[in-house]
Amino acid sequence: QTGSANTNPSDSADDEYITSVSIGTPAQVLPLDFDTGSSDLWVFSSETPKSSASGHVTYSPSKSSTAKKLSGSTWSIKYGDKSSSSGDVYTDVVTIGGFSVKTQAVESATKVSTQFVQDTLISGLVGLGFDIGNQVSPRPQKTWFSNAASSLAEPLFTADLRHQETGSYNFGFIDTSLAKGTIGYTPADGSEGYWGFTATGYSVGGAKLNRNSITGIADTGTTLLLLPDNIVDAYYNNVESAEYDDSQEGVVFDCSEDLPSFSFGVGGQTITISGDLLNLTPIEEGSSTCFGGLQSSSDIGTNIFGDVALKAALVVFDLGNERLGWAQK
Ligand SMILES: CC(C)C[C@H](NC(=O)C[C@H](O)[C@H](CC1CCCCC1)NC(=O)CC[C@H](O)[C@H](Cc1ccccc1)NC(=O)OC(C)(C)C)C(=O)O
Repeated sequence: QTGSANTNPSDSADDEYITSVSIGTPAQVLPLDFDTGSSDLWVFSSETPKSSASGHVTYSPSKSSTAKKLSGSTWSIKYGDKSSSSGDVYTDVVTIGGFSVKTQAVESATKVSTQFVQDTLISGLVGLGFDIGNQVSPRPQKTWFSNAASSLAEPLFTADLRHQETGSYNFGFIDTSLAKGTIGYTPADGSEGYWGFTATGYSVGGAKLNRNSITGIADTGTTLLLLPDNIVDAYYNNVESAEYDDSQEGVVFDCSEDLPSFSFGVGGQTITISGDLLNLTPIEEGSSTCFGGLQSSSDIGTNIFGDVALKAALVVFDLGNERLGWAQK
């Protein structure tokens, strides 16, 4: 069995990617953010304070004949961008791209931080990280993909995120026609809950790859490519108008500049992110100053290959073989 779901950028900056998910009987369809950087499936619900839930599509367990309260279980989660949510837990049928998991832990939010209240484009997250990262207590729950894996044709999923166009999450199969290049595989380290891996080197503007390895995570839930300062500096030294903007908390530059590409080696392949993918967006509507897709990871402590990097590739999250595959798009 397999599943295939379309995913769409949330806005003109490709800040997030939104995928429709069906929960319960009859199906309640919610727009959710698939996040390989976390491991909880949680939603705005009938239990979310009305003032917080306004403008959001919500899940009502009481309207689902297959919903069951997981009594005594609670969850609480804090993300890298300091947003947070918490609540209690139900189990219900969850269908993604035509594939159903019958008894999926659906974490219902009784509290959500302001970032989530304001982001009315999404009604929650589908964590696609490793189960060890799940935040339900007293008994941690499995992710939707972990529950699905044993019934899928192959225990893997692929992410095909695109700039300002529809992409896909495919479960149980690899559609190699989505990529131009060969898939290069490298071991994945799931010990922290993330999809950790090591890139073997990098280069700016199409130069030969160096041999400076970069260890980081492949994270569909992070917008940016976040790398060490020395790499960020090496890149922006090629961008004449680049400067650090304190208010934007990142490097900005003239939108008219032609940005160099950025390449990294992984699994014997080279993934090249084109310059235009590295210009994320004007700092505000109509501004001629643009915000960089590549920013520093120094205050996080982890390098994050977020959506800016993932958009350049077809990425295979292969749980069965504990490996990540990357192919140039
Ligand atoms: C709880 C742990 C087990 C896992 C947890 N994982 C993470 O924090 C990484 C994870 O991928 C989280 C998942 C995101 C949380 C916030 C909502 C959207 C998903 N990523 C993050 O926490 C990183 C934050 C994202 O990069 C935001 C996403 C965003 C975009 C638009 C509007 C709101 C929020 N982008 C964002 O801020 O984009 C700008 C800079 C262009 C404005 C952790 O490491 O602590």
